[in-house]
Amino acid sequence: MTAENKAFQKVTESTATNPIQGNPYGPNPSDFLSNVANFQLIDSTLREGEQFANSYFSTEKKIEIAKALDDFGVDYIELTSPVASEQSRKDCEAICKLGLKAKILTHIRCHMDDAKVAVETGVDGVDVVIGTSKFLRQYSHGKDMNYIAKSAIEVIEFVKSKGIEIRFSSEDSFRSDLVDLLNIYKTVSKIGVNRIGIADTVGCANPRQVYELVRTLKSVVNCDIECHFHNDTGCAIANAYTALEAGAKLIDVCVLGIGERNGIVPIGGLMARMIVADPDYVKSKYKLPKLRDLENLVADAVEVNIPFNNPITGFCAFTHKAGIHAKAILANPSTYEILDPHDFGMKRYIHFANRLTGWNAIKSRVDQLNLSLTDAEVKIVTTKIKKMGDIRPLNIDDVDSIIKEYHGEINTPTLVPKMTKSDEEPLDLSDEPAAKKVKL
Ligand SMILES: CC(=O)SCCNC(=O)CCNC(=O)[C@H](O)C(C)(C)COP(=O)(O)OP(=O)(O)OC[C@H]1O[C@@H](n2cnc3c(N)ncnc32)[C@H](O)[C@@H]1OP(=O)(O)O
Ligand SMILES: O=C(O)CCC(=O)C(=O)O
Ligand SMILES: [Zn+2]
Repeated sequence: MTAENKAFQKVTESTATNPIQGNPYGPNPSDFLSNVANFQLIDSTLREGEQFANSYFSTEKKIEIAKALDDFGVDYIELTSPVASEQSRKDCEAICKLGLKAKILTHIRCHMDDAKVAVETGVDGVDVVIGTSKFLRQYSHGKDMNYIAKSAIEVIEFVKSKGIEIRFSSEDSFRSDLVDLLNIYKTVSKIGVNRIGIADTVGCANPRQVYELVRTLKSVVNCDIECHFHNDTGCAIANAYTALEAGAKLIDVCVLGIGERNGIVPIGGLMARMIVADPDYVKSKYKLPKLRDLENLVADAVEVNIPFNNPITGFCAFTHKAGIHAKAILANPSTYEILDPHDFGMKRYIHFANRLTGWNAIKSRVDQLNLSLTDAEVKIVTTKIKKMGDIRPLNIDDVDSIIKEYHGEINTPTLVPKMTKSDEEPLDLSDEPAAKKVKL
């Protein structure tokens, strides 16, 4: 159900300007390594996103999603390992042949068997990963840090010999020993990689830990840093932003944040965060009005609804309800909005059909209906609306009827008696059609 057919009034006025001079949400000058104004996106909807419980992408759907991501402007598209299945390998080859602007990556284990298949698919780069935490070293692959370093060097040298990009990442970085991490990253940086990656595989990290780890790594590697944040504890977007502040350059994202368990950084949520920090960079690089279609495409493919509270595209992300908010929004949308819906091809709404409404919102509706009421009259009709809103949820027709009826009463005094005390009694709602009742 769209916001349009709910009890909302579209706010057409958006002429007021933000009174704040400068941008207090921009990159902090003390973060001299910050990439907040110079970040890149690695979209992993077709890799991490395929690990989401509901995902099944046919070849055609993968191609449609890859094209939509490319059109949106992501810098890289990461695909499932070609050793996952025969069709995964063929799909990888097919997407490489599309000639997209985005670079195509595939994601493999740190193993020559995987690397040999990956480099034959036509990808622009290979993302190599291996677990470095004690949990994964003991229970996943069973290898020690010496073995990891040896196999990393072998795989990296091999991929580089094919003339394509290489990234080396430690899975479960935030539960790995710092000395182990620094050693392995120094080693791979020395032999030369395009990027190193750190991964909060279980979503345990908080922004301060992210800042510290990225800053520490910046001092030991001479390549770009990519970050991958899971959202188990709700910190994925905040961690991504903090990583960029600390000097990471690339963030792994998925459409709607889909991925293993409850997923990773959502592309839409990160766009919301980043446009506040650097509107010019974000608007010039990414086609933000395409976000809604991109999300709908993936939501349909994996059979989920867009969450009601999704940043930007959630159905009420730009809907203002309480009377105090509505009054200020009508005067200047910046009072209660940090994002401008128009940047994303969206609209803002005032939800005035409820008992929390105020006379300013109702006056605006009266004006929209081209009716003429004094402020005192609008206040009377607002009281009537609130009374009805005490009885049941309202919709836009309810409010319009109350306004029109009242307008009729005061403008045709000979036909309709003026308001009497009995008009203040709760209105009879028994004949209200059920279909008009709207629940938020
Ligand atoms: C945190 C992440 O999301 S990492 C990316 C996860 N992606 C995937 O798993 C892709 C889809 N996976 C698959 O299709 C399969 O798991 C395959 C083809 C990769 C491997 O399948 P199988 O050989 O049947 O092994 P299985 O999945 O049971 O176990 C994983 C194997 O990879 C090994 N392994 C795990 N991580 C790594 C790594 N980073 N580097 C090298 N080997 C690894 C394990 O030791 C294990 O091998 P073993 O059984 O010989 O000890
Ligand atoms: O390759 C990476 O950096 C991340 C792998 C992954 O999906 C994870 O660790 O959660
Ligand atoms: Zn992941």
